[in-house]
Amino acid sequence: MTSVADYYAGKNVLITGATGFMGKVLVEKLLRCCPQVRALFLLVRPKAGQSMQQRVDDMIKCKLFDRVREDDAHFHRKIVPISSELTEPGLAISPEDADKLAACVNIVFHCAATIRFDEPLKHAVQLNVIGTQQLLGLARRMRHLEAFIHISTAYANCNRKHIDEVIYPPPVEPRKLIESLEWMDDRIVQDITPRLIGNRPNTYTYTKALAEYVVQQEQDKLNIGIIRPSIVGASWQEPFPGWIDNFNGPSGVFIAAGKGILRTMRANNDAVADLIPVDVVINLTLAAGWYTAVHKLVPRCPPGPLQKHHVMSSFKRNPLEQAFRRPNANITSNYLIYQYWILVSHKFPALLYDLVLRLTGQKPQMMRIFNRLHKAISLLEYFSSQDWEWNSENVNMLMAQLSPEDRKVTFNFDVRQLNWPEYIENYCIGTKKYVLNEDMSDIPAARQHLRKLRNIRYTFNTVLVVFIWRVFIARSQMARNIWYFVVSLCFKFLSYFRASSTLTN
Ligand SMILES: CCCCCCCCCCCCCCCCCC(=O)SCCNC(=O)CCNC(=O)[C@H](O)C(C)(C)COP(=O)(O)OP(=O)(O)OC[C@H]1O[C@@H](n2cnc3c(N)ncnc32)[C@H](O)[C@@H]1OP(=O)(O)O
Ligand SMILES: NC(=O)C1=CN([C@@H]2O[C@H](COP(=O)(O)OP(=O)(O)OC[C@H]3O[C@@H](n4cnc5c(N)ncnc54)[C@H](OP(=O)(O)O)[C@@H]3O)[C@@H](O)[C@H]2O)C=CC1
Repeated sequence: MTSVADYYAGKNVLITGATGFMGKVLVEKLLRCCPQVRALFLLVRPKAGQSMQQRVDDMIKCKLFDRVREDDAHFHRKIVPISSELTEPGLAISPEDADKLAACVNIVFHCAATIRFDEPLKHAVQLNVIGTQQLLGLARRMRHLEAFIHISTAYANCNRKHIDEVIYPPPVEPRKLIESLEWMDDRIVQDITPRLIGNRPNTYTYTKALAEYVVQQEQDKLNIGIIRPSIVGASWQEPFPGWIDNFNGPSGVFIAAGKGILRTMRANNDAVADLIPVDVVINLTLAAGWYTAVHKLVPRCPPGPLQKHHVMSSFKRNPLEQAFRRPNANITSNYLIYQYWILVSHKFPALLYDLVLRLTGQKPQMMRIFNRLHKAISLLEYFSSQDWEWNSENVNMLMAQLSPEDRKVTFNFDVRQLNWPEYIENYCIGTKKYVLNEDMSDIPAARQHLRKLRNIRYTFNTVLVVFIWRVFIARSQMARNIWYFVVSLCFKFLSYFRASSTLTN
């Protein structure tokens, strides 16, 4: 049995989406744990005034690559950036680069995609479907290709309740959709998008389902592997715990909750989301690359439950700086209760805060932040308030194929060993350190700030009670009667419990 690292020795690997969250972790892991890999060809586009070379240079300077740097200061020599825009004809790769890739690439990892839930259909199809088709076209030219690994999502078939590790028939024949979109005006496409995506929640899951089908069409010509991760979160162990670099999915929710902005969300109360650490997904992906070179595979990453109380307690121990309120979120599956909390815990404090800003001559901003937050959580709601049953037989089979060293250490993707409270703690600290760039030495000041917020809340509540008392109780006989009735009822209950506890003692 060869080890996974042995398989990658001397191999030329092509990666799309290498500048993204998962792509970066994939590049790092390959360089660190498969040191004999020959070259990594990264398809990167110039962006925001930076050339592709500058972008790659910036990427490898980031903290994520510290461990690789320690092992080999010249690791960058193995990285070969190739200029490419996946939405352009021929992927906008120069003919010389295309010929070079066709001559030497052994494994392709296709990570690039638009993962926005509000992406216009035309653009999502252009990148997620046509981009994938074009990459497959290039792969067919690769004379030494051993495996093509496509990163899909566990939610590509989220319109089903039970999802097996198979490719389901597509919602529409991709070729027909692409032909229609070519002549359709953007406004018409926007109008018909809800009809087209049907019972899927967004263009992302719809186009990822089409991409899976497009990949499957090549299965007679290429060795295809498809990976379906659920919601990918911060790293568990590698290269260090808690690494995360974006606001997507749960990370944005965590940060908004840690800052005390998000106080309610609609979700299943027990297991609110299927979370999987990014290093686990990447270990599985690399193992699947090795295995697919010989067999075909559709594994899905086994997720774990995300529980809200770990998030809250973690942010109370390691608070974020300048929180708006103390972290405390109310997760509910009930629509009316949710609307109540939105009003009381989001809109009312935002209005109050904006009023204070106006009175002190500053620009109001809180209501605008909450409107954006509400848009974001409404898009995530579909995923946080439902359950799916997933089959993971291929994942278990793949695990059994690994050598004991790979299975337990180097390419471990067994999440049963994961300690969830510890993982969530590291995740929350990771959002603080790596997404918000906050200093851990500021934690005492952040705690002090939370204490100040708690005192403000107590003062506010006391003033509110006194105000209500003055306005209603002191002025109306009926309110007074109700008040005395409630107080005497509470008193009776208290006396009863005191008496019964004395009896039992
Ligand atoms: C509370 C307890 C715990 C309970 C836990 C419950 C958790 C449930 C979580 C459920 C998650 C479900 C995920 C489903 C996953 C499907 C998995 C996948 O396959 S695929 C993967 C899943 N795919 C996704 O997750 C994608 C989902 N995201 C989207 O689709 C869009 O971001 C959007 C539509 C939500 C907002 O669009 P838009 O309003 O246009 O905003 P932009 O995005 O353009 O960002 C503008 C700027 O704001 C910045 N920023 C962002 N957030 C925050 C924040 N929270 N704060 C501060 N800042 C934030 C951002 O960096 C940017 O800065 P800059 O670059 O301009 O400087
Ligand atoms: N994150 C998650 O929770 C999950 C992700 N997935 C899948 O994993 C894969 C990676 O996701 P993730 O890393 O989170 O996504 P990111 O958004 O972080 O990265 C997307 C990558 O795709 C590249 N890209 C986007 N558009 C183009 C384009 N037109 N031409 C060339 N490259 C482009 C981006 O490059 P650039 O830097 O230039 O923008 C970036 O490198 C995706 O296929 C996604 O569907 C699946 C399940 C969950």
